Amino acid sequence: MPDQTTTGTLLNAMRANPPLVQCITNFVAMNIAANVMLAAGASPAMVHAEEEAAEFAAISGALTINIGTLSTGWLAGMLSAARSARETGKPWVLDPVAHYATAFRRKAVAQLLELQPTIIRGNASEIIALAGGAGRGQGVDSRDPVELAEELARQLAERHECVVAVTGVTDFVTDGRKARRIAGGSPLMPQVTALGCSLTCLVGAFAATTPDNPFDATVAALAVFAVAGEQAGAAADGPASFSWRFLDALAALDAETLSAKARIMTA
Ligand SMILES: Nc1ncnc2c1ncn2[C@@H]1O[C@H](COP(=O)(O)OP(=O)(O)O)[C@@H](O)[C@H]1O
Ligand SMILES: Cc1ncsc1CCOP(=O)(O)O
Ligand SMILES: [Mg+2]
Repeated sequence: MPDQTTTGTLLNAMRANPPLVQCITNFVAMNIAANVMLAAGASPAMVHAEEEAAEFAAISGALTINIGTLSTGWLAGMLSAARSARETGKPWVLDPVAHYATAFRRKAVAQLLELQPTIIRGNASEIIALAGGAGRGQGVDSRDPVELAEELARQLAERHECVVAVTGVTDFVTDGRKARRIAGGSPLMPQVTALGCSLTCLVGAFAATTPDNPFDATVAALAVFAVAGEQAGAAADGPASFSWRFLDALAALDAETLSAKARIMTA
């Protein structure tokens, strides 16, 4: 099972050389995303100010940009960091949180897309809307099944020449040609805020580990969440205990267990 083996190999490689990842995320996600990254074995830095964002991107292994709590100042930092990542050949990941909700967000995402993200990671409603479909998202929450987003994700990946990941009950990853589904996780995951944002940061960590293979990097990050999420969910009493159990499961997850338990299917 090559996908499973690759996933475990990439987890070991990331931990052997923890990548510095510049995470421009949001006020809600900053703490949990940093803890998720540390538990998984990466080195996060939440750096968004316009004055330093580009300089920091140049010294990072990867950049992640999430528009969850957007403001004019943050957007300037995002644009200059993304430009710097492109110029220095670093992978960068876009998380278009609720981009359909307001004109400000729609315009920001259009500007960011022009800077050619390596990977886009969103929930089903976000990906449907980004591809031009009629998503039913409410604020930051998806109300669409992943299956409805799959064909649109393929089109989006082709149009922007990037990898697109759609998350939900069963995740979907495509580069426009090949595609995988990743099963696992827990229904408690969407009840804990900012886990999707945290996953976007982890996608960045794997992309830094294997910059020439953003598809495998994305599959690996999603598989880590799927396996750790399933383990935490099996023992949790609710969202609060899920949250700490998930961090513990991430930290305890080893490559052998990941490779054995990851459920990655060709789509
Ligand atoms: N009902 C579910 N069952 C299992 N895993 C889920 C479920 N909903 C979301 N997840 C997982 O939660 C993580 C965050 O995904 P998602 O909730 O789609 O993102 P967002 O928080 O951006 O809306 C992913 O790892 C995804 O696989
Ligand atoms: C609640 C909220 N509001 C603005 S950003 C944010 C967090 C969204 O996190 P996620 O996309 O991972 O559900
Ligand atoms: Mg999200």
